[in-house]
Amino acid sequence: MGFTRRRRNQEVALERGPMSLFTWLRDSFLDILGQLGLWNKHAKIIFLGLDNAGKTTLLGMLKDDRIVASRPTLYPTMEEISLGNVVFRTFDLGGHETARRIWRDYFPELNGIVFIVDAADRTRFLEAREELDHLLEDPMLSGVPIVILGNKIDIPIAAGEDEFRRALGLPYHVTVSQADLQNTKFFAGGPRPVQVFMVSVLKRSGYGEAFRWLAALIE
Ligand SMILES: Nc1nc2c(ncn2[C@@H]2O[C@H](COP(=O)(O)OP(=O)(O)OP(=O)(O)O)[C@@H](O)[C@H]2O)c(=O)[nH]1
Repeated sequence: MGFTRRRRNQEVALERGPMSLFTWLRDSFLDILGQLGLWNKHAKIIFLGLDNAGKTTLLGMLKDDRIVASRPTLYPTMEEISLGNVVFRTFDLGGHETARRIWRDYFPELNGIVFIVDAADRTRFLEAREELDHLLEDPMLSGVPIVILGNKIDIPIAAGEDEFRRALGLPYHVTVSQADLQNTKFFAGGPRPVQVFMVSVLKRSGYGEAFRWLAALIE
């Protein structure tokens, strides 16, 4: 549902009173989660990436104007929103040892990681790759699906998918397509659930597909 239509529905709900407002809030949650393929899921998903990658912008795109992202005072580098039964949290990586310790605390109950990289900033590809390698090597994460977003492809100089995959060390054969997920053999000891999506969070392009890929792996 577009922003304008959602805003109009919000105004109608406010005019009609509390029950109508409740219905609008519920439908609005379901609408956003439906677009992401997550409407019937219980999940904890974290957004990781270097500073400036686009994590906060993505979180902002997922909430609508009525949902406020919270910044727990104990964890100033973390933001979170809850939509229905799905919690999204963001954490910065790179040079923030404290942040790394904090997000590691969430590993045991985690259903998915969205790792965001600025595809237009080649100067930080190596740093991003090192952080990603830490995640891929972590035994606690071996079963956790990882979505890698090559963000900011609206910027003309941004890397294309081939270059991006090479820079991050993610050739096509080590990642898992949506078609692979339909194949039951995948779940019986198949390849690691990792996939790359080239997106522009700012233009709202590409990340819906990425979340639907992730949702297919969450019960
Ligand atoms: N061109 C373009 N800019 C984007 C896109 N996504 C985010 N940005 C911009 O990139 C900058 C950083 O975005 P944030 O969402 O603050 O990045 P972050 O990962 O949360 O970074 P920190 O808050 O530093 O941890 C902002 O100026 C955004 O507007 C995109 O898809 N395209």
